[in-house]
Amino acid sequence: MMDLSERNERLFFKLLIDNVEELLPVVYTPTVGEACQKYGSIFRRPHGLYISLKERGKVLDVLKNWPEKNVQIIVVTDGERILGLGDLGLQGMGIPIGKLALYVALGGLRPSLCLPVSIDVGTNNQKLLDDPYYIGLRQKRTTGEEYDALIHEFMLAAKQEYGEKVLIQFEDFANHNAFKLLAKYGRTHLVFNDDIQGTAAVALAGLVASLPLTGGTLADHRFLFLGAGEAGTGIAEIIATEISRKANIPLEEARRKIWLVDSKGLVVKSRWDSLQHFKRDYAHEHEECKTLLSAVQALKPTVLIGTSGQGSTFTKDVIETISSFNEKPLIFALSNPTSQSECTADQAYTWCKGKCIFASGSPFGPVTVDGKTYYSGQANNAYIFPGMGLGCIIAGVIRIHDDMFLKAAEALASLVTKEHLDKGLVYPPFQNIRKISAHIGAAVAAKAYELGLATRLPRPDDLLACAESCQYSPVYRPYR
Ligand SMILES: O=C([O-])CC(=O)C(=O)O
Ligand SMILES: [Mg+2]
Repeated sequence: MMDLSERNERLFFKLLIDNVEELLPVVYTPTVGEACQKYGSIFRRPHGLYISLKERGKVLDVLKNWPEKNVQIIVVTDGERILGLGDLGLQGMGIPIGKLALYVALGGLRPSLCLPVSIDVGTNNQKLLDDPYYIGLRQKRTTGEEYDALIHEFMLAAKQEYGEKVLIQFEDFANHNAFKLLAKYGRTHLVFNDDIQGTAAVALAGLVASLPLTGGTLADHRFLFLGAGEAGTGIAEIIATEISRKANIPLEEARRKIWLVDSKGLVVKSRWDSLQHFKRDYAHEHEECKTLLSAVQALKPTVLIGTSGQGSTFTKDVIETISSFNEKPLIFALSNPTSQSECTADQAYTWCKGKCIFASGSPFGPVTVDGKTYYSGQANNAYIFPGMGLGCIIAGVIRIHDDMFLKAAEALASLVTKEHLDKGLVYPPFQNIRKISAHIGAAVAAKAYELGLATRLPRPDDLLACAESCQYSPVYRPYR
């Protein structure tokens, strides 16, 4: 696929669009994870822009080396937390490349607008440092002032070179930098963090879409997360916001329906002093539970969400326990790639005897248990970010607001039909993703206009038609 994209970009995108369900797992999770792990030995051509510590003071010049001048979307990583695979250093470049291929194929953005960036501040992955084919700097990760200064230079240079409306997507940064960068640049740049906000929106969409199957409202659910990092706390916060608005209760009260388990056990008040700031809103009064199983037994959640980056952590005991007190437990194993999924679709459906509603971050095919076939949706931020980018571009958005992610989630949930639900699917199939992205783009753009964050005036009357008409199609021009 990489060879094809080099030789004939239009054909690459045509093939991807026409065979999206088959090829998504190649260009994206799970194969992209393996590609990053082996990136040094399979490297042929750059495909994106590499910015290293050595280029401090010259980042703008480096950007000017990129052949396209009208860049509107940048996906940037520093490679420290690539999917659930950990620190892959500069080889994390596969992720921005994969994500941007989806901006084009799933969202309909022009390839020339897209810039993948990998920032090289070293790696703490000793295996890579010892690997003769490693493509990055052979040093431990720099942190603190030197790190901040390089990122800051990049952020300023991107805005200077491509203007105020270049959308910068932070991807697969480690927790400590992810929250910091989002807070730091959210007010001065058009930025979002896909792992915090994109994943949150896609999870919320699946939960909202599943309500006709479980009955009741979101506020009637009790949520337990394994994993309290970017994805876990991002999803928790969007759920709490949605519940607080829909049930008209204070955010604090909505948050109390949500519990997190991290590597040390249940996040509770008594752990407050040692908790990272992003977990503290979910540190409720409860005795300590050291394991996920004991937390499931104690809290009796209706929804179990895995965002731990740790494979095989939803064990048989855990799944059997949650299905012992739920008619239809919701089980979302969101970690990527497949090897890091908290459980497989097969395990979930087998262990709960077909009772659960299952979705996962990486794709699983249909599963047959006791002669009955079960399907599972792919709860992946790939449903959200391409539409988010499309919406930003058609409306000339200058800042991202959390409400735009809420709208994106609602738009996605609204496209789940009875036919999908009858199959146990809480997401629409990827086959229709370009239409889905156009709907999300229109919803995002509408919200941006409402919030005064859209600069393209006058506002198009029909934003959906506008989004669809702007989508890139990889067709050949007729020659005579
Ligand atoms: O890339 C994906 O498949 C979803 C994602 O952002 C992650 O797992 O970090
Ligand atoms: Mg990611």
